[in-house]
Amino acid sequence: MVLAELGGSIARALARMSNATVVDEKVLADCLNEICRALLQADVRFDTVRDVKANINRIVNLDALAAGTNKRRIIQQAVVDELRRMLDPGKPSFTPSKGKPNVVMFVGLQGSGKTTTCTKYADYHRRKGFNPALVCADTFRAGAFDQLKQNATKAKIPFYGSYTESDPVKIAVEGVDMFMKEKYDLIIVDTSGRHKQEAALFEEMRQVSEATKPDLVIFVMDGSIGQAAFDQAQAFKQSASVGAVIVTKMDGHAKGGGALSAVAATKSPVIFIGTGEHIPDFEVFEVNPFVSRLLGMGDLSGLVNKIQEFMPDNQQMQIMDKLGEGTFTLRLLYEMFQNLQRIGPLGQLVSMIPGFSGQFIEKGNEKEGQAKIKRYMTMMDSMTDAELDGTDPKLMNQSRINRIARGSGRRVEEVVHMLDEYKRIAKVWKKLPVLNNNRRSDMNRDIRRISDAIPPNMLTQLGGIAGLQNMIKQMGGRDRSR
Ligand SMILES: Nc1nc2c(ncn2[C@@H]2O[C@H](COP(=O)(O)OP(=O)(O)OP(=O)(O)O)[C@@H](O)[C@H]2O)c(=O)[nH]1
Repeated sequence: MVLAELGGSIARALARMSNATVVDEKVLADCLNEICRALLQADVRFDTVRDVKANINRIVNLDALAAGTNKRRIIQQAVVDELRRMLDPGKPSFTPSKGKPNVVMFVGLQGSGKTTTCTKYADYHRRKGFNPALVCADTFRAGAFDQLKQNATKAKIPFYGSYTESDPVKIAVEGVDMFMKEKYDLIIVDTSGRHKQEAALFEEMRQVSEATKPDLVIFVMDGSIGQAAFDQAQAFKQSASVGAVIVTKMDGHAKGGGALSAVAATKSPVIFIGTGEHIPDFEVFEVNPFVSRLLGMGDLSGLVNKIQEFMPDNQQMQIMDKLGEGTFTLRLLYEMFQNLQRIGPLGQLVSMIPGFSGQFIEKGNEKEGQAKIKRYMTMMDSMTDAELDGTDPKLMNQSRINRIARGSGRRVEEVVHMLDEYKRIAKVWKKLPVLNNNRRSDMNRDIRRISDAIPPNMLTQLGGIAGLQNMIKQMGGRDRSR
């Protein structure tokens, strides 16, 4: 079962429980059994699943709950908390800081995705303002340097390596020294892998580590091994002072849930997950937002980070304002789709929007997801302003739905389905806190928003931005954040 499916199954089990007229022991037991089945299918260890179930049962003692308590909410919260606990090793990892040289060494078995991940890690930090460089100390696999060179060139990241030198320690030291002198602040050392855990691999790792004195050793592990992750992570942790783990190949893999929970059980912090072969297929792993996204509850802070990473400055404010508005209209959904298409990778971003789960656009099915968004947008193109901006659920009557279907060339059922999806998402948004810290609600911003919204000829008639400013001042411009 892929992770998006796992999230979908758990969310469905919770929804079914929420829709029951009375929440009694049977409803709770059915809900928990469904959740446990989904976890087992995602290859989570039996012991872990059993503990999750026992803990939820302990927290949610229906008999002891006072009359009038919201049992549904207590059950939902207990499930979310248990999923978080299952994935949380409770230990933060070292994070590189700017303004000083940071050396990070990557270790892992052959084929785990180590070399690809080094480049993803470098690229991620460059977007955060670091100056990264790559050193290829993998002398075991012929072609390793070529691969790193290719990846680094594609990502435009400086690299160091040798076709002739066979001593990985010598290359690692030369590369680190060179980049230190050149004032790079994040020096990433890629080391050799082996087909299996063996003494020679661990000895080489130890030597490279001793010579380069890394601030952090990252163990890269293939997520498709599922529960076996526990033993592998444990072995690497004991043999090299591994400070963090990156789990790769989490894209649509059946065993991803098992790998993540198994690594967490070794008390090693997972810091990123790899979700595809390409450089942007890389996500920060933080337990709370991850669980929220898994269950379709979104990850607003992750979304805001992505917007800041990928979107030009002059467009950031506009989308942040919209996100902070609180009322989720169809127009907002439309604009979000428009903006997200520009800043991709779409699957990752969509799941950060509250109300969407990873199933909306599944990894590997981006084309289908894109087509779905396009279909939604075509239907919305056939709506009137009142429909796009409306908040009255009764507005969308049958004749309007028929008209939208005719106008967009889609079937009536498709329009109904899209509106149902929208209502579901809007319901989630209603419960969200407003993004106050991202709202710089001053008069200038209000002015910009109004000037964006009115037709250009009207703005000219008002005397441009200055005229608009004057007019608002006369009307007593307000600051909505106070
Ligand atoms: N689907 C998917 N493939 C990945 C991911 N990360 C890496 N890969 C692929 O996995 C394969 C192995 O990756 P490498 O980076 O060569 O692995 P490595 O661990 O450096 O291998 P050695 O250098 O031999 O030790 C390549 O085909 C990568 O494109 C991921 O997150 N998802």
